[in-house]
Amino acid sequence: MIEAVELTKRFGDKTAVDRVSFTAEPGTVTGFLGPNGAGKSTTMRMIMGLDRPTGGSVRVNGRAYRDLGAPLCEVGALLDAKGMHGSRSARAHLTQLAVSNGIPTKRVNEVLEMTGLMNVARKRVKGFSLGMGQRLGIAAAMLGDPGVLVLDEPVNGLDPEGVKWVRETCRALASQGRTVFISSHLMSEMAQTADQLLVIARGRILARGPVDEIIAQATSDVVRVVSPQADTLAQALASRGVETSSPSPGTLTTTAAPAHVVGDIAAAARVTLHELTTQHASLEEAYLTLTSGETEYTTGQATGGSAPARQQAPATV
Ligand SMILES: Nc1ncnc2c1ncn2[C@@H]1O[C@H](COP(=O)(O)OP(=O)(O)OP(=O)(O)O)[C@@H](O)[C@H]1O
Repeated sequence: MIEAVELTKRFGDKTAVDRVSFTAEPGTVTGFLGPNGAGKSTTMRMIMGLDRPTGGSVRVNGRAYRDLGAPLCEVGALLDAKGMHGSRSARAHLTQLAVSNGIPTKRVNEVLEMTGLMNVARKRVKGFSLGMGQRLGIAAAMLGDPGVLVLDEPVNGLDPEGVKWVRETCRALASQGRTVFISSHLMSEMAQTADQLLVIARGRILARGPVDEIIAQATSDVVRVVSPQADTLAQALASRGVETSSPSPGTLTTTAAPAHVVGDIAAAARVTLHELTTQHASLEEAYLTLTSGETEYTTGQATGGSAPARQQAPATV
């Protein structure tokens, strides 16, 4: 597992990571979400021993990275897919990495197979597309068959098939009992991939927990009701303390009561309903609520900007 306790990193007077504590557990995909400059990459670099904490600590399987006997066999990372060069083939790159880390070279074929790169194994890495580079980065992370994986924006720039592949790979790795720690900007993707979320902004953890709890904590479900007697219904609801809005004639919305309560009040008032639906918030909406005003870089409209349209169907989480 990964355990961070009061983890802090300052660059001069800039605090990039500010007393961050969390645990990423085996068998779980933990999604690490936050706006640009939130401190995600710096946190991941400290996990991998590439940046030294200014304060606090982070341990992988109970030890600091520098104290791991065979680091690649305990924790694999995709931190910068462009970090590999260039004139070597994918196979040569992985073989060199295996040899220098005491990993049997037969493992190279296994990770090439696993990441779908076998057909391009002889191709030079500099000719790789972004998606192939990301796959090669994940192959390198998997080389030591580690129990812990740290993936920084692994779906960046991938086409839908590549995104789906990363999602399924993360789920499969977690189901094998591995700890998967993954950052991403793609909310809908994280909602489908992660079991647990950590939301970070300006170096601090804003929220943590299962995806559906984060959505429930940061947002309210909206009940939408359509009725030919909307005015009568609005009065009946108001008399029971349920305030409504009317976005269009014949339609009412409320966050003050769940759908079954609205339905019961309508029945008691003998009001005909043509529609009664609960509109669930998305993770994107929860994320925008949580990080409103917390982004370091904005265009002037993105910060706390308009929430995305609600999904009528229950959110897939
Ligand atoms: N080597 C460095 N020297 C100075 N400041 C740095 C350094 N590395 C990161 N920072 C600053 O620390 C803050 C956190 O950066 P970090 O790259 O960890 O954020 P991030 O959440 O990964 O962002 P992004 O999603 O844009 O990659 C930013 O303000 C960044 O400018």
